[in-house]
Amino acid sequence: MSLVCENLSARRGDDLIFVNISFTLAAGEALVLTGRNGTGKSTLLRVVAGLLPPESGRSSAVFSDGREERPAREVSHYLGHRNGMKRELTVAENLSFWKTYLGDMETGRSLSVEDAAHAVDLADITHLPYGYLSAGQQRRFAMARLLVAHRPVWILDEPTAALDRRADAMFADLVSRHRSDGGIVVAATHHPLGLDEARGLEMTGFDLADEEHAA
Ligand SMILES: Nc1ncnc2c1ncn2[C@@H]1O[C@H](COP(=O)(O)OP(=O)(O)OP(=O)(O)O)[C@@H](O)[C@H]1O
Repeated sequence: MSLVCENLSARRGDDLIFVNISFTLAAGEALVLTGRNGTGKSTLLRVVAGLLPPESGRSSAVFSDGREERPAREVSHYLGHRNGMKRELTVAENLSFWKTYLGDMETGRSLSVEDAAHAVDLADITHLPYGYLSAGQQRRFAMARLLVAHRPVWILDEPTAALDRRADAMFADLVSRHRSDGGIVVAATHHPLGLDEARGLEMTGFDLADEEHAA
């Protein structure tokens, strides 16, 4: 499977944030977005994940076995700034919810809740309410969400914020394993994150002069 993004442009409010961004990532490839604050990295990730409609362009999963192309959002996990967990539910209840709600794209490729908790080194606290955990522990379990329902594309927005060095290395290992298993990663991050030999895309923002030029 490949992730194909073509001529993506996005607007926030009245402002164009970027125009005509295109890239294709094959199985195992990764793209790291860089650029100053406010240049549109999070916006691009949200567009690819299907959480914001693009002004133009498409992002799709293209299969080599003749299956019909699908919107990228259907094959993607999105890990943004928020963890997507309910504070009142236990960790196990949160992960079970996501496992059931998202389902598995390719049967047998996801981990059980217990194994996912083990993979993020926190197997012994899944009985606690999520809200009791430290910021770093909460973030680790947000990462475990990526493991309980298989999706070939991981879209990651500063995924290691609030993590200590050891957790950084743990997540880098999960990302490397995902890629060697044929997974694709698109990330905005300042950390190495298992993204060796990743391609880079520098976001530069978009000013009025560009807009007049594009018009
Ligand atoms: N909901 C919104 N409505 C209007 N403008 C927005 C909205 N969200 C973001 N923006 C603007 O869009 C631009 C791009 O924001 P975005 O969060 O994508 O940048 P970023 O490169 O991810 O920044 P950072 O490095 O600080 O995380 C910024 O100028 C921001 O102010």
